[in-house]
Amino acid sequence: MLNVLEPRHQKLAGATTLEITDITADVARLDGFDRHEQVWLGRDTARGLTAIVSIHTTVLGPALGGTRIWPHVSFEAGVIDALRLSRGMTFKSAIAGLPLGGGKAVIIADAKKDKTPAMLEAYAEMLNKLQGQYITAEDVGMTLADADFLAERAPNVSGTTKGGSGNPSPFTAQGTFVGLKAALRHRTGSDALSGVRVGVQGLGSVGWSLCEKLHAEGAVLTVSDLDVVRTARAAEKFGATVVSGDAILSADVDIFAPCALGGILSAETIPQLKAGIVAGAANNQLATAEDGMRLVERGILYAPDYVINAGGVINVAAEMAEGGYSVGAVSPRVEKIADTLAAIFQRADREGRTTDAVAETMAREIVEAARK
Ligand SMILES: NC(=O)c1ccc[n+]([C@@H]2O[C@H](COP(=O)([O-])OP(=O)(O)OC[C@H]3O[C@@H](n4cnc5c(N)ncnc54)[C@H](O)[C@@H]3O)[C@@H](O)[C@H]2O)c1
Repeated sequence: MLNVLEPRHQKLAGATTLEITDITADVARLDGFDRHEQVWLGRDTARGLTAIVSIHTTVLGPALGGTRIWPHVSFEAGVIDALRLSRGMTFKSAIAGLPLGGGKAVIIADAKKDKTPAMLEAYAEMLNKLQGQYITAEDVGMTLADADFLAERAPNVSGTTKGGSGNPSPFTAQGTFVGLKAALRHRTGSDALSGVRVGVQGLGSVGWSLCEKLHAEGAVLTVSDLDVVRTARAAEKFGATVVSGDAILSADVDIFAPCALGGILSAETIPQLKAGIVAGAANNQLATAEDGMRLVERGILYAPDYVINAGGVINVAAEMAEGGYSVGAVSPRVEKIADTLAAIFQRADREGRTTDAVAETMAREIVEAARK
């Protein structure tokens, strides 16, 4: 467990006002560390804040990535999450062709119980003190209203409703839809969806919108969600077959679209899949790096998550365009996700590598070229 970090964490436990510490050197030995430029710890016990801001790279531009509010079991688990997520943002933005680096913040707290105006105020103070090194946005546990609240108090808050790009989900769904079709085209030579059977796990903001698009083009849907109201609506609106729990994994479908949880593709779940393609919006779908190879061994084409789900960050990045945000500029860029995925699929075939390994190589090539 945490030897180097814990004492500092403990020392700060008595703080009544915000203290910010550069913990980059301390976290360098942790799993997930990848030459991160800077990692900050912000702690304010009185206002209930323990926040880690992780800046992976600023080579391509300012480090952008959402703030996740999550009750991690330990401080170390929170740091590792921030390290991995910020590295993922570097890859996501690089491969989407955006002039942005990778950053991410994790607030260790239960968003339902612990998120208070005082805590968000302390966090806004931390963002102020970082003087624009990090641009934040929504993530799990952080709502649009929270982003608006922060934006009133701190610079570099993107994705707000007031003058910002607002809800990213429709663009994430659009990118997932065109990416799913690119995978189908690569596999079958056609991207016609009529009669194609798609299993969608998770009918939230992205999954629902994806279902609408799939249904409009004649796909046959099987869906699952913990929320029975949503599944009932999907059955009514899309004629979807509803399955419960893990049954979505073994559903008799051509394409599986995970739009709920991370870590869904593992040694345990991959053998259950009947789909020949996995193309969905969920973040961090592979439980481990080996799971990319497990998919290949089963003949399953995988659309790397951070490539196919980049629609949201493409939308946020449009806020930084000269002349400000324009919604009309976003869709054509999101559509390009299809070309990017096609290039990844072709290179993976050519080089006999997994699609996720090729995507990472391509992202690192873009960053290294800019570094030089
Ligand atoms: N919203 C975006 O713009 C965006 C961008 C990039 C990635 N993502 C990722 O896409 C996924 C979906 O995002 P969202 O914004 O639609 O989230 P959301 O919270 O709106 O929806 C998630 C849905 O999944 C359901 N769910 C949770 N656990 C489930 C389970 N075990 N089985 C079936 N359903 C389950 C929930 O009930 C909910 O309806 C997440 O992994 C998110 O990180 C979202």
